[in-house]
Amino acid sequence: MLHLERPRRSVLFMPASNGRAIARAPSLNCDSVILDLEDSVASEAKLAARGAALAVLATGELNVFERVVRVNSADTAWGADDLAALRGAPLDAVLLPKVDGPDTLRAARDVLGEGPALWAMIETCAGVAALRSIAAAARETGLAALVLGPNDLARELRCTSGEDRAPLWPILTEVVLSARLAGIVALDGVTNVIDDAAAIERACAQGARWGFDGKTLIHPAQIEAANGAFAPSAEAVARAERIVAAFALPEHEARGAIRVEGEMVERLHLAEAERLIALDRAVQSRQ
Ligand SMILES: CC(C)(COP(=O)(O)OP(=O)(O)OC[C@H]1O[C@@H](n2cnc3c(N)ncnc32)[C@H](O)[C@@H]1OP(=O)(O)O)[C@@H](O)C(=O)NCCC(=O)NCCSC(=O)C[C@H](O)C(=O)O
Ligand SMILES: [Mg+2]
Repeated sequence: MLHLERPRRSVLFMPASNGRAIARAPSLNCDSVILDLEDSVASEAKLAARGAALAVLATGELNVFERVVRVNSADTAWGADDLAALRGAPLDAVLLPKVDGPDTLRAARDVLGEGPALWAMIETCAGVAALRSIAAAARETGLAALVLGPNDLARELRCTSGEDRAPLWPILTEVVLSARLAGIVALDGVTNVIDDAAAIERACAQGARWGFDGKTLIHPAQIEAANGAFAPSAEAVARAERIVAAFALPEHEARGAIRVEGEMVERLHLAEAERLIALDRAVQSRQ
């Protein structure tokens, strides 16, 4: 399954216009990088940022990461040219902002041709309303991930998200649910806090609890918290291994439910245990 192929615990945005941030990237311990051409880049820097993104991709310096570029949306002056410039570029995925429906994915696929996966930002009211149809177009369009955009969403909803993000809870669930239905990845949105390590840890833990596969980040100071929260703990892996071992016993071969350490465990728990072990192996090999 796609989310087992590689960990996406920490997915770091960097403005493609920020040469110092990009130069720092190879020393960072995140799983994926997103070179941003959209909201973190001022209008007058858009063309230079596009050129800088293509140039650093061509060097191969970012090949240790999953490489993603976030383009401007199709209704801006830059969106169409961003996509055209990325056709054939050495990258893993193109992140489309403000996806409102599956037609946005189809149009991007037409321009990009075969090649990079598509990732879709869910950050508009229309996008939330169309989530199921966006996810349902995953196979047809090569959509591989849904990415929450909490800043744009809060603005459109006119809600005050707050640290617990209570107004967004139904949407967090809906994003994860839609991703699971389509068998694709769900990435939590950014947390804007940079200097409060405890708050960053709480935000990462909340995203992991909600079922997201990883989190998008805006600063290197957020990477370790995300790597910790979205990887299975040593304790969870050890228990998963005990569940696998218990089901492997000859006397349990024909059993659907068994007792492990005083609890009922069914084959659905075995499947989850195997997923955790595979994710742990992927994380270990990444490290
Ligand atoms: C948020 C920042 C503007 C903060 O910048 P600054 O105060 O200058 O950072 P520091 O001084 O703490 O930087 C220390 C060094 O770390 C490097 N750095 C900083 N950020 C990054 C990064 N993202 N990737 C790589 N390296 C980074 C600095 O260059 C410093 O190193 P050096 O230069 O060698 O001294 C800034 O962190 C930033 O721009 N972050 C990314 C912003 C971004 O990409 N935003 C777009 C994605 S979020 C979004 O769009 C939300 C979504 O769409 C929604 O709707 O919710
Ligand atoms: Mg946004």
